[in-house]
Amino acid sequence: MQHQSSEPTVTQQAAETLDGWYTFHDFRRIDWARLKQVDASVRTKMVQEFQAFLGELAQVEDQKEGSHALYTIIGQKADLVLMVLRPTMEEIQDVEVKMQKLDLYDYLIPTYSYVSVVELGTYRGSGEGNPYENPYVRDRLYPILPKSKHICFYPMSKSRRDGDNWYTLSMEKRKELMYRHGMIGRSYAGKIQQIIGGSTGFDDWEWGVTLFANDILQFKKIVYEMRFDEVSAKYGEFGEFFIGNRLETTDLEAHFAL
Ligand code: VOV
Repeated sequence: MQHQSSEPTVTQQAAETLDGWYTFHDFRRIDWARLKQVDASVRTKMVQEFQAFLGELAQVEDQKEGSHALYTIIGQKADLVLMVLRPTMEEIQDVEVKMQKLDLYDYLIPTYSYVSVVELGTYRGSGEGNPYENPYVRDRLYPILPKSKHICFYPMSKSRRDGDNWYTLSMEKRKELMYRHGMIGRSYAGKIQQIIGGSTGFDDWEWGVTLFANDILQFKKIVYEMRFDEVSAKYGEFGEFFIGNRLETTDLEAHFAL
């Protein structure tokens, strides 16, 4: 049969994305049983080496060449997450390799990881001129992560089920739905800061959602409210949720003390 010529139709239109820093979430479980076997002075040394490594990451952040955040994770899925943002995947891997060479990491067992790139959609347009030169867009694409008390991370995709296939909706319809999503999101201004990482082709889900808040209850409120919004109610598919508390570098010795 002759192949039909494929003039793009409205339904085939992909939304253009603006892509910023590459993003890596590294989740670890602390192997307390093995750590308890380690001499206190050796444990202190390992923690100090980890603190020095975080100090190097802080220098990169001070120069606005990347960002990172360390949080504990509540529950059994993990004990810690280190989130790292860098301009290239090579730099992301560099951090990953350095981190794995630290002595403490012999006792931090990987439980989950996520790779994505900070993404802004252009459903609302991308403004005048080159968006990558717009200071507002640049702040969103290359964000210095907030020092909020809490983090919430989960991966998600948009459904491709028959009848509820996001990818066969017209651009017009997706714009309308994303507008409503954005309106709900905006009602959380000042309470929640979101970083959306696009991960189609990079990881198992299509987006990694990272939320930051000082009031942990706001995570439950926004996720619940969005469940009733058509984008999430009909098209949202979700992976595992992780929530945690900020872990300051200066509190690490106390955290690992027995
Ligand atoms: C702090 C709240 C907040 C705000 C203000 C906000 C706003 C916006 C806007 C304006 C836009 C569209 C960008 C454009 O194109 O103009 C988006 C885009 C996106 N969002 Fe969002 N979102 C928030 C928060 C927020 C949450 C809590 C979730 C998880 C959904 C849930 O059910 O658990 C989410 C998901 C997404 C995703 C996956 C995308 C990309 C979808 C795509 O198909 O491309 N998001 N988001």
